[in-house]
Amino acid sequence: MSYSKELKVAQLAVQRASILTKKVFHEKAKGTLSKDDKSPVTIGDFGAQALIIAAIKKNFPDDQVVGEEEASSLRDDVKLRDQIWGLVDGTRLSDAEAEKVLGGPIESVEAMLDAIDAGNSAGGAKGRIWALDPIDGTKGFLRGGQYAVCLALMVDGDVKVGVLGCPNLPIDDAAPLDATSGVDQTDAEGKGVLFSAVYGQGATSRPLSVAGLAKGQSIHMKEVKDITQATFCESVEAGHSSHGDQHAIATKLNISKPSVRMDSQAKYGSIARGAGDIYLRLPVSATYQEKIWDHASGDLIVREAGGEVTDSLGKRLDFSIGRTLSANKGVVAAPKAVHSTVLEVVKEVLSKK
Ligand SMILES: Nc1ncnc2c1ncn2[C@@H]1O[C@H](COP(=O)(O)OS(=O)(=O)O)[C@@H](OP(=O)(O)O)[C@H]1O
Ligand SMILES: [Mg+2]
Repeated sequence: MSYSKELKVAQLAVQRASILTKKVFHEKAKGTLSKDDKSPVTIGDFGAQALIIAAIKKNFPDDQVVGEEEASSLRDDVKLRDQIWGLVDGTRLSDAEAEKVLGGPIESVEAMLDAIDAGNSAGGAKGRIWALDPIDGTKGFLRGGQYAVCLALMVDGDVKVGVLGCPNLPIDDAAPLDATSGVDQTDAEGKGVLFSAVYGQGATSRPLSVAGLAKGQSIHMKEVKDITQATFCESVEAGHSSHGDQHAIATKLNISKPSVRMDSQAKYGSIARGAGDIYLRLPVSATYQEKIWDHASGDLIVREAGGEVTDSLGKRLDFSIGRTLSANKGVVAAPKAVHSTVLEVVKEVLSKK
């Protein structure tokens, strides 16, 4: 299977949804950043999920979708619903041909709610199932830092197509990582990148703002000649992965550079294009199960760029079980040649806890 139509639809759908999230940020989040207002995330999440699922259903009506959101709360909240509808209805790709590929705009408020609700698949090992995170890295989104619009197609439990829209990452694959995290990136020039991968066909990046279907350029993980010089990425949120364990692992590997903290699957994209080397995500909670939509696109993009992605025990991430990665604990992503070295140290550090 070449999955060329799936790739095209996924790229354009992510592109269109990314435009919506940027609008939400500028209309809503920018003014509320200092307050603890989560409404921009709600609006952006629902709106982006509606736009993406509508495009999937118009092109592949029999496919299922595992989406993070469901619309029941929206059906009773007319004000919020209309606010979201205004954004969804007003967000088109500038390229009319590309918009046609997506099946055009959503027809009505009801169709929008139905599209959101169609993200209710339980996942599993059979058939064609899309995993969707409309705004991954919600904290990053609110901070004006890194977030990602994530869409992946799984066939019989294996990821075959993965797309990540990262509106606040630099377009330039060679841009240094440390300049991209932390502060407000939203109005900076040269930002917005779309990562894609198809199983067996490699990984690419291209500007997120490019109209239509420009071909991307190939991306590859950087060769790590000396692991002590490697750059590792981790979550900003200490509640999402263990900064302490990750620091201990880096120390044991004699890595001297400080970690690069970044929200969302932008971490996977960043190491896939060689801007960083290693992504460590070690569990803080013994009971938390990672969600498939937080990893499916990134897992494929890194592997297609020459990387290896496993959990902290060395098992491949298993997307075939349901909505969560219930058979895995943590994530260790690194270039193939050094992955086993990193994994050994991960196991050593975790065994001493
Ligand atoms: N306890 C715990 N452990 C591990 N992971 C968790 C946990 N709680 C939440 N999450 C998920 O982490 C997703 C984002 O991870 P990041 O590392 O990018 O952090 S951040 O949320 O962007 O700050 C985040 O995705 P979003 O909700 O889309 O931001 C969550 O699904
Ligand atoms: Mg997420």
